[in-house]
Amino acid sequence: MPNQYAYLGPAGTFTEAALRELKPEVPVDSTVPCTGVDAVFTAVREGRVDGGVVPLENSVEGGVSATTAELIEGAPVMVTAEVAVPVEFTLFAREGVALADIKSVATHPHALAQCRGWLATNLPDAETFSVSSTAAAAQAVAEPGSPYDAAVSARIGGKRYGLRAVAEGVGDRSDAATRFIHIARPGPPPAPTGADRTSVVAFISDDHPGALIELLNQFAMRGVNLTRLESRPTGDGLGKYCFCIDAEGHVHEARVGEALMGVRRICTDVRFLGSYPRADGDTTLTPLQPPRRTSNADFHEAERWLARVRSGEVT
Ligand SMILES: O=C(O)C(=O)C[C@]1(C(=O)O)C=C[C@@H](O)C=C1
Repeated sequence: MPNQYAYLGPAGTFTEAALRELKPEVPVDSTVPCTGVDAVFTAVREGRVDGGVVPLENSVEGGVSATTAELIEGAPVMVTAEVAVPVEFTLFAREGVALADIKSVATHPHALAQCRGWLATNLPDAETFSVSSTAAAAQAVAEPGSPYDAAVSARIGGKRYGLRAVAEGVGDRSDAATRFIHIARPGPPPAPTGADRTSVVAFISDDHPGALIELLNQFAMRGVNLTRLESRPTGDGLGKYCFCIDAEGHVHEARVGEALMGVRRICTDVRFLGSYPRADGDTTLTPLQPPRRTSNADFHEAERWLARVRSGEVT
């Protein structure tokens, strides 16, 4: 199915806004709203779409566990792009409903977590309900006989379903942002840009003192900066964790490739999730000059030296 892209729907979610930023050339009728992050992954895995966009982490509430779980388990998919979207929340209700009338509020759990303070102060007696997305909440509120009086959603979400804004800026942090990723079926990663990120999931082989330090050292000793480390249960029993790691750089860079080989050597399993351009595109974070003695040239010179030593050419 060519040129179809799935996203966490319905229309009007922050994820749809992220898809627009990542794929501005894709017409609306080539986008496929899905009810849930798992449905986006399924559409990608089954080849019904070319790619999909899902939320990965929020600057206030942290990781989106449905996305992390899908990245770790099931048929592999690859991250090929990312975007960070500022998230501003609005409280929407049907025409004629005032703040004082609101007794129930629906929204996505991540949105709820980001508006908890505002809701506690301004609607202390309102009951809150979690639904599959902020736009799904707005859609539900707009339905006749809706069980909810109000929805917390993106401005475009509430407007799309004909609701009226009762209060703007109801998030507890005005600078909140969510990082979204574009996923596709496995293939060669996009070419390095000089400001890239590499994501992997590492499964440590045996629990022993310093196991995590050994893992992190693979990156540190090769001058690779980590931007995210999240532990997640493997499901195989209490205390069994794997580690989701985001690192600066691209698998085609020698220092990143060598770090990943080191990780592979000390882990039972490593799932490579992709190397892709960083949303900030800030080449000062991955200096075009990597840290001292970790440039491609440094690694290649060391490889050539080892080859000479092995061939008996002692230098
Ligand atoms: O419900 C939406 O609008 C979404 O796109 C999902 C989501 C999330 O999963 O975190 C995205 C951004 C906001 O942080 C709140 C909800």
